[in-house]
Amino acid sequence: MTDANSSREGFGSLYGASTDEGAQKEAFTSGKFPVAVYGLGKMGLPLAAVFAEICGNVIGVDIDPDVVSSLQNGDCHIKQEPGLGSLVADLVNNDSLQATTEPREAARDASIHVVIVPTPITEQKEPDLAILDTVIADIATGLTEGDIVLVECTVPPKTTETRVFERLLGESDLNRGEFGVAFCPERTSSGRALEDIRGAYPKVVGGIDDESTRAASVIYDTINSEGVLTVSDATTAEAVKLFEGLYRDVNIALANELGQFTDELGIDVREAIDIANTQPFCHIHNPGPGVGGHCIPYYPYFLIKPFETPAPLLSAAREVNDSMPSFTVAKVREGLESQGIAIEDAKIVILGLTYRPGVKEIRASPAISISQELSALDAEVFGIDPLLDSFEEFDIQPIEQDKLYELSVDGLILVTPHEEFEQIQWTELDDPAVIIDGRASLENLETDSWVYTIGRGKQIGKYS
Ligand SMILES: NC(=O)C1=CN([C@@H]2O[C@H](COP(=O)(O)OP(=O)(O)OC[C@H]3O[C@@H](n4cnc5c(N)ncnc54)[C@H](O)[C@@H]3O)[C@@H](O)[C@H]2O)C=CC1
Ligand SMILES: CC(=O)N[C@@H]1[C@@H](OP(=O)(O)OP(=O)(O)OC[C@H]2O[C@@H](n3ccc(=O)[nH]c3=O)[C@H](O)[C@@H]2O)O[C@H](C(=O)O)[C@@H](O)[C@@H]1O
Repeated sequence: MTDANSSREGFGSLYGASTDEGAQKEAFTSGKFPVAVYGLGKMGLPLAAVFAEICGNVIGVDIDPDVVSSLQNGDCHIKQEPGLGSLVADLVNNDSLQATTEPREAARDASIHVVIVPTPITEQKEPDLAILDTVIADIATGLTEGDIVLVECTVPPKTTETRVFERLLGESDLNRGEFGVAFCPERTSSGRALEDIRGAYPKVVGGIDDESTRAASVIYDTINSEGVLTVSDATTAEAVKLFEGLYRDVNIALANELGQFTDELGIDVREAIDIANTQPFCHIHNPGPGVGGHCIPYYPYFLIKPFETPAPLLSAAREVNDSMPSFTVAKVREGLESQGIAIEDAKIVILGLTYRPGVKEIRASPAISISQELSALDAEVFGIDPLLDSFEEFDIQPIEQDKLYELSVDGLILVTPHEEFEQIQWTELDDPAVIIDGRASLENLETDSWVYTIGRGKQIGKYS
């Protein structure tokens, strides 16, 4: 990576640039503004790769030495992103992308700082911005006039203007107007990150001042083929990102609540939802065994906790979604008891432990609480997940998928339908007494088990 000073010769800076935007874009794509990307995870690595393929001058920063050393060897530790492995190999090979565990060195040499580190919640459901604070403190040590900091990790509204900009002002030797800060949310879904980052939809940009918005727009307009949506300020941009996630959590809760009516109404609620959604203004989501990941179940607390304004709907939606693992366990128990099997005598296998198919992420995964509740009821619980190689968060005995045929279980719960499960030869399995299909993905199953599909209801005998 050529450092900021040597690469800026004769061009100056992006934030506060006096040249025309064409020249700025040209300077950016020719690597005159070295980029540091802080956080090389599911989002950060694809993002660093797209920046590197555009500007050829990126240093990725991660605290995990294994992440950094694999990257330095041209390997890609994020396996479920189409095209990312070969892109990373090429970019490392042609020196467009490097990696380091030294954030302050990277900050010194960069003039564009992209922050995409974890922003989880605490046990008390408070936003936990400690990692962000650390990274901002590191950037402050290397911030120079004309730099711009682009915050992409999801944060509570007002974070960029206060916690980020004010700390950079306080901890660097720069003044207001000498560097830029903008919130430019990552709106991507794992599994399609490169496609999304390159331009599945416009990039939202909101700066702490107009010049920050402008400079950030020059960058993302160059990266994203769908262009940029600029908003009034950083807080508005933070709200855009949060509202997308809150919309999803509330609507999944609606689907989960409606899905529980299936028994009393004696209908397939999923059928009713599908037909209701033919109305162009109706977008009811899908019922399921719970809402996982470190985004959708966390984001409501970015509004509920830091602010005074009441948010009863957001809290109620969290309650509904968090109740779905227990609903799932109750259905297993109901099925077993209908077959004369006490849950404390039952062997149960959970298929799919990550929070959604194809993504190696277990934070807030419904399978965690389902496994814990079943074990608390003294059931013997097994778990299968082709993406995972460690299972300590789950109260299960992990088994390989091909061992399923040797296991005679009383209950089988499909929580997360990984595509690998399509290889299961169901006719070769000892029919479990009870099957819970959490995601309505076991279509056309020839079985005499007691089958319950969340949102569809129970089916005894042939299940299709
Ligand atoms: N995963 C997703 O689908 C999306 C995530 N986001 C947001 O992006 C942010 C990052 O999420 P993911 O990439 O999924 O997280 P991740 O957990 O996959 O990766 C985070 C990476 O940051 C590294 N890290 C932790 N502390 C660090 C530090 N002090 N300095 C440098 N690196 C550090 C970790 O070692 C890890 O490699 C979060 O704020 C999340 O809300 C936004 C949109 C989509
Ligand atoms: C508004 C929106 O769709 N946000 C996306 C979301 O992606 P994420 O990877 O969290 O997956 P997701 O599809 O929202 O699923 C989250 C959880 O909710 C469950 N889920 C999802 C949809 C549904 O109808 N029913 C349901 O139960 C999933 O099984 C999963 O456990 O959150 C991402 C994020 O912000 O991290 C965001 O970038 C993505 O665009």
